[in-house]
Amino acid sequence: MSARVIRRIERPAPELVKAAASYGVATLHEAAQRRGLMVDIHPVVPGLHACGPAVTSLNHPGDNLMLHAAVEVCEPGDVLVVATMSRSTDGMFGELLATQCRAQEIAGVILDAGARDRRDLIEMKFPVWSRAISAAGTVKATPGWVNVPVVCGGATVTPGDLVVADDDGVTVIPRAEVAAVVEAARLREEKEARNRVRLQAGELSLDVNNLRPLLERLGVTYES
Ligand SMILES: O=C([O-])CC(=O)C(=O)O
Ligand SMILES: [Mg+2]
Repeated sequence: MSARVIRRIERPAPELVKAAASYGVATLHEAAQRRGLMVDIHPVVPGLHACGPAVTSLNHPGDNLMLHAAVEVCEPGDVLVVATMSRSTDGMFGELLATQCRAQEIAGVILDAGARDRRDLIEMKFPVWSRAISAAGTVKATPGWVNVPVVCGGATVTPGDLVVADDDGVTVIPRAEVAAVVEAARLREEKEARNRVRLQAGELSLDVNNLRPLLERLGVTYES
């Protein structure tokens, strides 16, 4: 498929996005049976959370032209996922793009590349996650794609998948699985709440998680 911008994508139902937003990345990643976690993508600004449908941008390394093109097709609440065709850590996103993204009400930006202007991004409290921090500039010269499936942090992101990011990292949930993953996350948090009460009361995780029989089965012996 030649270089192009695809404007129309299917998104998860807004109620599902809202429901998923009440859970952290660790819970949702576990609830998805440990799939979808991006590797080596970290928060640029700590303490923030983003949850929204993915708009994807596939860029030539060292060139952020298609990132600029992708901002136009984002709707309020979307998460912009920026991939490159080969490995790159150049600072292709900074304070000016963040200013534009905030005005467009984009929920967050995930870069399999570098971000820069970190001090400004922190002051703005703009939610951005990246592989690197780098002052290295990028050009705007090479055609690419907006809203095609991409690989970001080792995870496949199809436009309209749900992307969730917080201090623990970034995970992606396929659009068709969001309802099931949200329900699994709810059950998981209920179980954790029950366990938390027992741990606060002084019980050990060995008992709460029924690990003693496992230790025995695995042949672990105790020495006094
Ligand atoms: O201009 C760029 O290419 C990236 C940047 O520093 C900004 O968005 O402020
Ligand atoms: Mg800048």
